[in-house]
This record gives sequence, structure tokens and C-alpha cells, in this order.
Amino acid sequence: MSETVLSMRGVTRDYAVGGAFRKKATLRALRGIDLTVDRGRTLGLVGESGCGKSTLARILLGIEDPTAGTVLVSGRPIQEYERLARARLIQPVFQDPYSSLNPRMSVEAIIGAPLKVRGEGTAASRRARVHEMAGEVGLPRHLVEAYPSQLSGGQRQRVAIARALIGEPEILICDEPTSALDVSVQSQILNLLHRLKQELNLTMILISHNLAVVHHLADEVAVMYLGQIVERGDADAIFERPCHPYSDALLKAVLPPRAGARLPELGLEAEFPSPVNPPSGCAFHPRCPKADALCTEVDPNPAGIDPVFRCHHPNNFGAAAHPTRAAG
Ligand SMILES: Nc1ncnc2c1ncn2[C@@H]1O[C@H](COP(=O)(O)OP(=O)(O)OP(=O)(O)O)[C@@H](O)[C@H]1O
Repeated sequence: MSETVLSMRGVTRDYAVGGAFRKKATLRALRGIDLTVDRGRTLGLVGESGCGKSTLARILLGIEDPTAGTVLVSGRPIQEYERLARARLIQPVFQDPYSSLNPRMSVEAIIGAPLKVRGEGTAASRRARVHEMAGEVGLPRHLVEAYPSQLSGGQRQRVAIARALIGEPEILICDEPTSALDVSVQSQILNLLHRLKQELNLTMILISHNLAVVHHLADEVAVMYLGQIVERGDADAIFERPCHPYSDALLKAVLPPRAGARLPELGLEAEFPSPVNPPSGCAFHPRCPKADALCTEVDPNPAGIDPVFRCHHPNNFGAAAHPTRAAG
């Protein structure tokens, strides 16, 4: 039986922009996000820069609150957990292991910090747990005494992963976990996350521009466009048979092979629209090769409860598309 760990309903996030010399306006970064993630599953969040991926992550990490909508973690509204409890539930692994680790703390102190803050165990038991965790993430024993400046990028990211996992969080949020690393190290970190996911039955949200990374790790994929999820489903199904024309364009784009690469040009006619003034009807219609009058006027799924794809003219793969759909 699957157990839902994370459930988002109608999550919206507005920012006030403008002022001083420019007209004040509302920028809607998230527009009614509906998502669920079950225990042990990895959800990949993909989409162009500015589609709202980081805003979603900030809401989950409690850095910001949604303007509207609900986020339930293990069935309870996220706002009901007090700060430490929330940190225990959801832990991040950020893109840049150079800036995310305190240079004045030893590796042992960094990895053990979440336990110390919560006052868990004795100094000796925490130390033992840190060594165990360091072994789990493949960090050589002697490096536990070292400082971040003495570590390589890959070793630092292992420390960040160990710190995130030591308190056994319900959800791990990995925001571009490999894109700041040398190409040669990226696959080691990916393989580590893959192994940990299986060994520890981790529930993960993986945010990445790099679709190869997402394909390697994710069980499910949510494709975001202008603050909405436009397609969601089984990762293999979406990678092989994308139904939404935007997912199709994303997947067909050739990824440049450098580390930290942003999404390349998608071969779409118009620019990414402004979230201050989103297009009418289907938000993707100005760039969509299939758009017609219906698309310019009618939002494909305005109620938006877990859309499998938000499109009037999806690619048609018949019953082969989205095997998860039949299961609801
Ligand atoms: N604090 C803020 N104030 C105003 N606008 C914001 C703020 N944070 C984000 N935005 C806007 O919200 C939209 C979504 O931004 P977000 O950073 O979530 O996108 P993203 O998909 O994570 O992009 P990237 O991949 O470049 O990080 C963008 O238009 C962005 O300019």
C-alpha cells in the first residue's frame, strides 16, 4: 500500500513587484499547484528557468509561505509543525556545496549539527552516528576531522547529503544537486543518491535543468510551465511518450554537455512569457505549434486536480501513454 508523504493542493505564491519608478503589479510564481508524492518515491521537477521550481522548494522548506493553498506533510498542514520539527521533516541538498557548508566548522560538526541542535543523544553517540553517516555517503574516515576547504566539490556534496540525512527526514529536496560539480564527479553523486534512495527508502523531490539527471533518479516527473504543472506521471512514460507539446519540446532539446548548463533554446517561437501578465487560455499557447482558437481562450484544466496533462491537443499515444492514469 502506498503512503502519501507530501500533498499539495492549489498552492499559489504571489510576489508584489514594481514600485518606485515602475507600476506595482502581482507576479504569480505558482498558480494552483496540485501534487502528491508517496513514500519511497522520487519526483523530478523540470521546467525552464523562471517556471517556479525554486519557489516551490522554498515553500516546502518553510522559507516562504504560500499565498493560497495547502501543503500537507504526513497528513498535517506544514504550517502546524514548529520550526525544528519542520526542519526534521524536510531537508535540502543545495546546488553549490561550496557555499552551503560553514567553512569554520569541521565535517564532524557539520554532519552532526542537526542532532546537536535538537539535543539528541550524547556527544559520544552523536559522534558515532556522524561516522556511520559519513561511511554511508562514502566519505573517507580521515575526512571527518577535516574542514570544507580541504575537500573536493564531490566530497563537500557528500557532506551536505550526510547532514541532510542524519536526522532521517521524511522528504529530501535536492535542488540541482550535481550541476555545480565537475562532470566526472556528477555521476558519482547521482549514483550515491540512487543507492541511498533504495537503501533508505527515501522520498525525494529532485529539481533539475538536466533531464538526464532526472531520468536517472526520478520515478515520477512533473513538468512545470509558468507556475503550473502541465504534465505529470511516470518518469519513463513521460521521457518516452510526452503528451504535452511543452514536455515534448523540453525533451527534444539537446543538452549542452557542460556542468551547470541551463536549459538550452527549445526551438519554440516566442519567448517565455511574463508571470506578471500570463497569456489567456492555455499559458503555453503563444509558443505552441499546435495552438488554435480554443487554446487562446480556454484553460485546458482550470480546476486542476492532479492534471496528467494540461493540454487541449496532447500527443496521442493511445493507451500506452501514462500508465499511471488508469490507476488514478
Ligand atoms: N522574491 C521574489 N520577488 C519577486 N519575484 C520573484 C521572487 N522570487 C521568484 N520570483 C519570480 O518568480 C518566478 C519563478 O521563480 P523561480 O526562482 O521559482 O523559478 P525557477 O524555475 O526556480 O528558476 P531557476 O531555474 O532559474 O532557479 C520568476 O518569474 C521569478 O522572477
